[in-house]
Amino acid sequence: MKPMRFSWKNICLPISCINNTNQKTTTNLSKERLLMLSRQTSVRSKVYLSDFSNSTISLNDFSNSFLIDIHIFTYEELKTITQGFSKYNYLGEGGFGEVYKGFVDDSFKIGLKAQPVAVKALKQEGGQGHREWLAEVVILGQLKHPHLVNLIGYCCEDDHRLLVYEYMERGNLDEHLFQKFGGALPWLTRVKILIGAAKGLAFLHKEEKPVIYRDFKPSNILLSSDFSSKLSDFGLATDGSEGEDSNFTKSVMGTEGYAAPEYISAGQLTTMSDVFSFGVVLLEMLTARKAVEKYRSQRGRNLVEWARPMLKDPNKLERIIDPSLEGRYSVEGIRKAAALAYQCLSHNPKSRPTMTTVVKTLEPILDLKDIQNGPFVYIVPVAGATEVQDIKCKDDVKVVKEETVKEAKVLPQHRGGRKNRRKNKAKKSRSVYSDTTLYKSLGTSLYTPAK
Ligand SMILES: Nc1ncnc2c1ncn2[C@@H]1O[C@H](COP(=O)(O)OP(=O)(O)OP(=O)(O)O)[C@@H](O)[C@H]1O
Repeated sequence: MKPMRFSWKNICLPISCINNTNQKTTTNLSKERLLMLSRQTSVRSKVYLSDFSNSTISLNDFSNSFLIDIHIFTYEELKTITQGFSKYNYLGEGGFGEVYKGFVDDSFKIGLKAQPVAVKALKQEGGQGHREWLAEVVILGQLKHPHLVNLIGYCCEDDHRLLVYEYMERGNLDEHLFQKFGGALPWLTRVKILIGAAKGLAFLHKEEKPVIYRDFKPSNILLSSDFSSKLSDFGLATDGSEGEDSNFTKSVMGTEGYAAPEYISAGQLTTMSDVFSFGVVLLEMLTARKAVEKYRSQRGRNLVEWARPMLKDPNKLERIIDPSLEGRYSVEGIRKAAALAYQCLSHNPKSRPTMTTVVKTLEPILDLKDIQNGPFVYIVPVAGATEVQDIKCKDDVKVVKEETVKEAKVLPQHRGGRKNRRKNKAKKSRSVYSDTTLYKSLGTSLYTPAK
């Protein structure tokens, strides 16, 4: 079951993207700053979320020169790109709205290279959604990093709010860890994914005004074809500018099971809240259990409460490790990762490591060689195949055909509801490699983390 997303106190941003020239605008410092920034073409100044609060000025009302390589799309253009938001292009749905795959060719817009994209369409309800959309544009439009999903553009037209991202071939981590597309994620792949995500968070935290991501969880970690990870979903992120505004400090938002205790109980939001959430995801990677599993008995329902006592005890640690790894991991690596999770999950935020320390602790785990070799499984997605069948078993590499449908296409009945969508999502084509296969085919440089 999907963990509940909570938002206890809504915030309100009285911003309209409608190009209405008669619209009454407020005169306040934020507006003046925005207009000033819009005139600065030579020097790029940073724009913060708080610049938009209590202002009726919109992104469309001034030049968006502060955004880096962002294209503005019309709703019609996005309809064309996604083939009319066709069910065949449907990728899934989150709290923000539905996501569709699309294609742009290089003739589409000047400076936009031909590529597949993911188009996220905001559900048309309430002011909360607009704030999430704006946070994505303001934060992702200005911050570029190999471990943050690249925002290509946006659409803000009448009531339509859409976002256009680079397309991530392997979907999100939640699908691989819990829905097990084609088998368990190998240990080193898990470490690689964690390092990428940790680098993304470390980058955000090192900004002049630290960006707090606030919704770190597997479904927000997207994966590229080589399992490089990127953070997506910045709708709940704060860019450190909102403290001055009481509307923002009153908000407690996130996903059940991942939020830090001091944030839930006292609304205390710092970069250490993200470190706690990272600890929860690290624990999920070790155990392949979700942060909250409602069907379990009271004792095992909350992953952190259940697992924390066992993290520092080498004898008990083995009991909680994902059994589908079948022992194919570095024991030393697992111990180091468990000790790190323990620190990240400390009740005292000051005792948690910074994300930079987390990266430094995880990176050496990739080099640990005490990994037991198991059978290598290489699952090849074959369009049109109808059943799972072993097709080849040569040397130590087993090749398996996977039941699949054409990439990014789902069965037509997905509109029957969220449950069906989830089922259909699981039928998307994914190829899965064992760590050793990846080493063999691409060399160890695959694990050289991106700068
Ligand atoms: N850039 C992208 N490339 C490929 N797939 C994507 C991309 N962005 C989102 N998706 C897919 O679209 C679906 C919905 O994603 P979305 O981020 O809206 O919600 P979520 O993270 O699953 O849920 P929540 O909103 O609760 O965090 C997911 O299956 C996700 O993997």
